[in-house]
Formats: sequence, structure tokens, C-alpha cells
Amino acid sequence: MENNRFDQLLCARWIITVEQDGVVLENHAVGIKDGRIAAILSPAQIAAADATERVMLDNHVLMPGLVNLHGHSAMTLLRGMADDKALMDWLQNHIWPAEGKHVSEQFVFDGALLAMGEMFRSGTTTINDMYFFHDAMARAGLQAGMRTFVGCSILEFPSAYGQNADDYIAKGLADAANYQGNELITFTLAPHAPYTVSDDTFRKVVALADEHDMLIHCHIHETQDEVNGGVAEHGVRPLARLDKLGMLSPRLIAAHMVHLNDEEIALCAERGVAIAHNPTSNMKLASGIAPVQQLLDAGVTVGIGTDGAASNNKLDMLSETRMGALLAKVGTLNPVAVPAATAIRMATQLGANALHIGDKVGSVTVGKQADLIAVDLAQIETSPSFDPISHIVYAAGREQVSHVWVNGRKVLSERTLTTLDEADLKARADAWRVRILAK
Ligand SMILES: CSC[C@H]1O[C@@H](n2cnc3c(O)ncnc32)[C@H](O)[C@@H]1O
Ligand SMILES: [Zn+2]
Repeated sequence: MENNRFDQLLCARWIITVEQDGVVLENHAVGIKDGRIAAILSPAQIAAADATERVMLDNHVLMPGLVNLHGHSAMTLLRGMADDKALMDWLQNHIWPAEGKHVSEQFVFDGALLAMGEMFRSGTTTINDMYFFHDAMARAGLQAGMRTFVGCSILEFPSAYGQNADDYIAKGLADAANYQGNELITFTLAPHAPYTVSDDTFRKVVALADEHDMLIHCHIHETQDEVNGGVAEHGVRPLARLDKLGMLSPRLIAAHMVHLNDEEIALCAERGVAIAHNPTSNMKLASGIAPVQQLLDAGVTVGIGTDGAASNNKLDMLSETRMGALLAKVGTLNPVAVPAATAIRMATQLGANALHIGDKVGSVTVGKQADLIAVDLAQIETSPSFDPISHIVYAAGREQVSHVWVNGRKVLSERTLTTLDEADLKARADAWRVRILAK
């Protein structure tokens, strides 16, 4: 029978669909056809199914691919360069000078490929990025086969990539035009932060986002200093300033949002702003603890991100999901805050919703694109296995991610990258170590 024929049949011990909290299918299979989830088969239906390839995941959890809602992929090449610093010291005295010296088209391409290798090996299938040299980022996404949101960075000051806000915008829109309609590559507008972007530029960004139907990605309320500085310069907190400028809408993905009062949480819910929570980066830069459970209670879409490898220093969404669950508990002194199923939903479906692709990916649902991962629980570290949802969040490590599919294409098979060459990634990274040390 034609609807019983699949390109791949993924037979899994457990499937966490994320359609409904707490639901785990046992010994079911996902049939993939033309890159989509064509069917979810019960144990009785599996034997009768016909597939070009059967992937036996006998001890594995099959679940939606992880959506990294905030990152700077190319910063893998600056990993470990400046640790144990507060945000502004880290940025102004270490990272921006290093970026000024080293960032180029090739830096972004090589750094992004390296990041994508690392992200696939930890179960990420979508990255929402913001950095420089957007074409290089988009090319890396295509080469790797990763679902890539390329943020066109916008700042008022010059960098290795642009001269001023108008220059960044012009370059970003020109690159975006070349990828219009691409299945894997989507461009967003990425004004860096309230303290690096003027009112005029924010107004332009809002108008351009409407004109070109683009999402906006921006660092907001990351530290108490940022909020205090905003009040000193503009007389109001940054979020109130952004609201006046029309920035707060369902188009906005606000990264960090650590320092929020009750009115600001309600405002985010009212405006439909989505938030990228970056627990490890916020801990390492001592930025603070974002009020994630309060945001979720208010109805705000909260996804999870790694931030860049120079502030995290891992691009490990599985670990980030664990941190998101733990940090919420210690931040509220409430063990019920961000339970495991919620943490998984944040790392998958809510991230996809924030990127307006929730109808396409983010859950194991018939008709959606097959962005899926398998995690092998037959390891000492996850034995015995009573509850796979618990293990995915609290016990499994990225070493247990065995397979990854994007759009039905297997990009990681038995922990081996299929679209990227591990030796080549390491050689590129090492060449940059030599170049950076020489400069
Ligand atoms: C214009 S986007 C790239 C820009 O952002 C810098 N960056 C990386 N991480 C953070 C962060 O947590 N807060 C603010 N800015 C950050 C990165 O180094 C690039 O210069
Ligand atoms: Zn960031």
C-alpha cells in the first residue's frame, strides 16, 4: 500500500512527541517520506510497513530536534579567550577588540561550520544566530544542512563587517535577498542591544521588519547595569524605550531578558514578545537569573539558547535544557519551577514557535518536517531508565546523541557527522588558533 511506504522508518524504544506534556510512546516508529513525518506507527503497524531504510533505535529516545534560540556560531573560534568576566568588561576589553582583529568572511564560515558540527553532536537542528558576514553564515548552514536563522547584525559603530547602522542594514538586506525562499536559510534583523543602537535605527528596523516580513533578534535587559545605563541615558528602562519605538511585537525574539519586573513580564505577554533564555551564559557572566517560570505563567513564549561559545563555553542544548530547569528552581526556591517536560518543550516547540516555524518543526507530529534526534539511553549514566523525559533533561549527556535528522536528511549517524568532516573542522579550528596567536 502506497501510504505504508517510507524513505526511512525510525523504530524507537521511546518517542517523546512534545505534542502533550508527559506523553511517551513506547516501541513506535516514525515513517519519513520526502523529508516529512509521514506517519507514526504503532507496534502492530510496524511489521507491515515498507521502508528503503530501517533505523533501529532499540534503546533510544526519538524526539524533536533542539532549537537553539540564541547564538553567535562563529564565536567558537574565540572559545576560552576571556573567561570569568562581567558582560561589559568581557565585551569591551576582550571580545570586541578580538573581533576587530580577526573576524572576516573566512573566520565566520570556519567558525560556523565548527559550531554546527558541535551543535549536531548535541542534538540541535535549528540555530537562531546573530553575527557578522551573513553570507558566510548562510553558506555554512547550507553546507552543514542545518536549519539556520541568520541575524543581520546592526550596531551604530564600525566593526570588521560594517561602518554604521545604515551600512549593516544595507549589507544584511542584500545578503537576505539571495536566500529568499530557501527551505533552510531565513534572515532576521538583529539590532545588537539597546545600548549599541539608536532610536532612529530601531525605528528603521521595525519598519523594515514589517516591509520584508522579517523577525527581529536583539539582546535586551541582560544585566542590571544595562537597565541602569538605559535609565540614565534615556530616562526610562530599555524595554519601555523599545516599546515606544514599536519594537515589542510577535516579531521580536529578545535574548536574555534577565532583569524584568512584573509590569514588564505582563507587557511582553501582551505584545507577544518571545524570549531566548540563556542560562549558562547568564550564570557565567554573572548577569542574573531570568524569571522564566513567571514568564511562562504569564503566557510568554520562552525558548532556550546557548549564546556564543566565548561566553558559555559549550554549544550544548541538552546541557542548556538541564541548566534551564535547574536555574529556575534555585531562582525561585521552588522545585516545581520549569519541570522536565516544560524544559523539553522550551528547547523544542517553544523555540520553534518563537521563530514562527511551530507549524513546521518542534514536535513529532505527522505532516511536520522530520527534524528529529535520537538519544541512546543504554549507557551506565542513564541506567536504569524509568522515565525518558527525566533522563533527557537531568541525566543524559550530549555524548548520547546518536542520530540527527534535518528535513529528513541524516546529518549525524551513530555519532558520525555525515555532511561535515570532523578532521577538517578540527584542522580549520587549529589554523585559526595559529593565526590568532600570530596576530
Ligand atoms: C551584533 S551581534 C554579535 C555581537 O554580539 C556580541 N555578543 C556575544 N554575546 C553577547 C552577549 O551575551 N551580550 C551582548 N553581546 C554579545 C558578539 O561578540 C558580537 O560582537
Ligand atoms: Zn548573545
